[in-house]
Amino acid sequence: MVAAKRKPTETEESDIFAPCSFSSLGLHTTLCEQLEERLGFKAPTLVQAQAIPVVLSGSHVLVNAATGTGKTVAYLAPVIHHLHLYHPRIQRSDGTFALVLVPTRELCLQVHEILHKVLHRFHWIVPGYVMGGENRSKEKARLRKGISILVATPGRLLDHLKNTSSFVHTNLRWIIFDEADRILELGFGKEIEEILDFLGSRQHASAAKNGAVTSKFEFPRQNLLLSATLNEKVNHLAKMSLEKPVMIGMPEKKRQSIALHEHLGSDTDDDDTQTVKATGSVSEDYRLPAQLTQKYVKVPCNARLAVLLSILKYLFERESSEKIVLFFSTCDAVDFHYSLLSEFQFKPSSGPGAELKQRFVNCKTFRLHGNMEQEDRRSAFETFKREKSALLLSTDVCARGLDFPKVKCIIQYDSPGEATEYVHRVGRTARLGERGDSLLFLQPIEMDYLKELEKHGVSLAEFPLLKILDSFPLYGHKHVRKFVSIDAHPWVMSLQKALEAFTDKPDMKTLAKNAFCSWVRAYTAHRGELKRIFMVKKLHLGHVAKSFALKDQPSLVGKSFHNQEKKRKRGEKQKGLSRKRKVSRKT
Ligand SMILES: Nc1ncnc2c1ncn2[C@@H]1O[C@H](COP(=O)(O)OP(=O)(O)OP(=O)(O)O)[C@@H](O)[C@H]1O
Repeated sequence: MVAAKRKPTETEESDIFAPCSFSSLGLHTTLCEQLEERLGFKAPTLVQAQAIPVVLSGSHVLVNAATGTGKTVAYLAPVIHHLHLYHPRIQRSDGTFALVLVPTRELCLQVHEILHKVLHRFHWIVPGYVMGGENRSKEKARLRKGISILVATPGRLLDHLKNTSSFVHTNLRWIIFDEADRILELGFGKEIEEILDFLGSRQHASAAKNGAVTSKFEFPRQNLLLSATLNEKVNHLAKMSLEKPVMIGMPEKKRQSIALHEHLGSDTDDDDTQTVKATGSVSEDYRLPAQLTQKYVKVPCNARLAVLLSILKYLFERESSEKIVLFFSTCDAVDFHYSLLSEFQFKPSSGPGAELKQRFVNCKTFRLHGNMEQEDRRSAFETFKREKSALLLSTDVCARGLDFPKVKCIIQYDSPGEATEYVHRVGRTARLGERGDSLLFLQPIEMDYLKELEKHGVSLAEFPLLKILDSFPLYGHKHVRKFVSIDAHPWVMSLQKALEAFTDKPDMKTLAKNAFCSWVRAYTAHRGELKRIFMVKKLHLGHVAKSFALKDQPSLVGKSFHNQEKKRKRGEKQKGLSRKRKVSRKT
């Protein structure tokens, strides 16, 4: 990966920011001042310049723009503008006017924090959030007092719609789906339909059901859908919830392919949406930031762990401040690698400093996944945000929408599956014109995944792994070129030995075994085309065990896997849950 300069160049600036001011888009001066004072936003990004006037006009909108291009303020600013102009002023007793639906708790907190800042001078517009993991009664109390702009995860929102009678939503004017496709992928489709029914916002709903009918404010409902990637499910949600939407940031081909024209009679030839070019589009399907450097590294399964640790060590020693997000497929894998990285020390067998034990990868390490306690999740999220140099181990719970400042590199140690997930994961770096690097780990048997990405116009260069492995000192040994494969590299072999010795302790071994089992299970969960690339049958389970620093025979570990698998299936049958839902929600 190249050493990256972080400031956008002047030419890049013009690819990110629009040559106009926020006030020229129609936003009230006080709001523009708040955007500058509280958030430091002097000029709108291109997507904001496209979307703000359209949202202000009252149209339903579908926004498809690259990650990190400023979609959040594109929808929040027009909503605040309108609420600020209501006369007489809105009151808490009027309840909720705008609802922002997001897929994860962290995104919920992030959007709420932005709202909190921008609303500083508009004290009568009250922001709030409800989400899974929080105290229901406290949320009920807040809803009773009144929340003007409510950010929510779907499950908890539905819960309050059904059970909190003091939740006033008769004046609801906006429903916004941020990361719409992810909300649906997480299996919240049914909840969304119920929510739309509850709020009378489903297309073709009977007039009597429509919330606007009982509203004391005479404004029609306006719904917005936003994501960096779209899919069939979003198309379905768009049909269900949007009326004649204006589509922003979508090339003509895509507009046709999602077939919204005919079904929804969309205003796709809108001049505004045509004239401003979308940021950093490199593919006809997915929009990736143009300043992102994407690499892959081909590693045999049994050398994966040693190679990962070597690359991390190299990156953290190379730069004084390095901020990296490392993605895994399961919560157990995050826990195992987190403990390993936090505790593993490596003592070269001879040479200077042999007597000094030190952490192998010397950096602040955090973890974030869906099985953690809410308070730990919140603290990891907040602290990693503030750190200048740190490593975050995460599942896909971090892949969407989260805006960690100054992340320089994304490592996808476990492959993401769908190409959309690849796009969102790498989107945690290279935000708003900053440079960023990404690295995807692939096993030799998985190399066809590159073709899958290429289908979406995403191409990756090879990472110079050997150069990095050769750079580590091997006291008493010479780097000889005799080995045929990475797993036989002398540095990798000595590191692997040390890792296996470290994992031989009972607590580490349990973590490793759990991680192994859930990793294999996640591997079997790939679907469609991807099943052909990620084939469990092709895996050498002994080598997979090595990648968790396990010396055990695969049959031993395999047995516990089968037991776990049986238990899981039994549990699912009892709960009547579909397999897909179970796998996808556990991130
Ligand atoms: N007009 C602006 N001027 C300066 N910075 C901005 C502006 N708009 C947004 N930003 C910053 O750009 C970053 C990305 O914004 P945001 O998180 O809204 O992007 P996004 O398009 O929603 O990304 P994702 O698709 O990953 O959710 C944030 O750090 C935000 O503070």
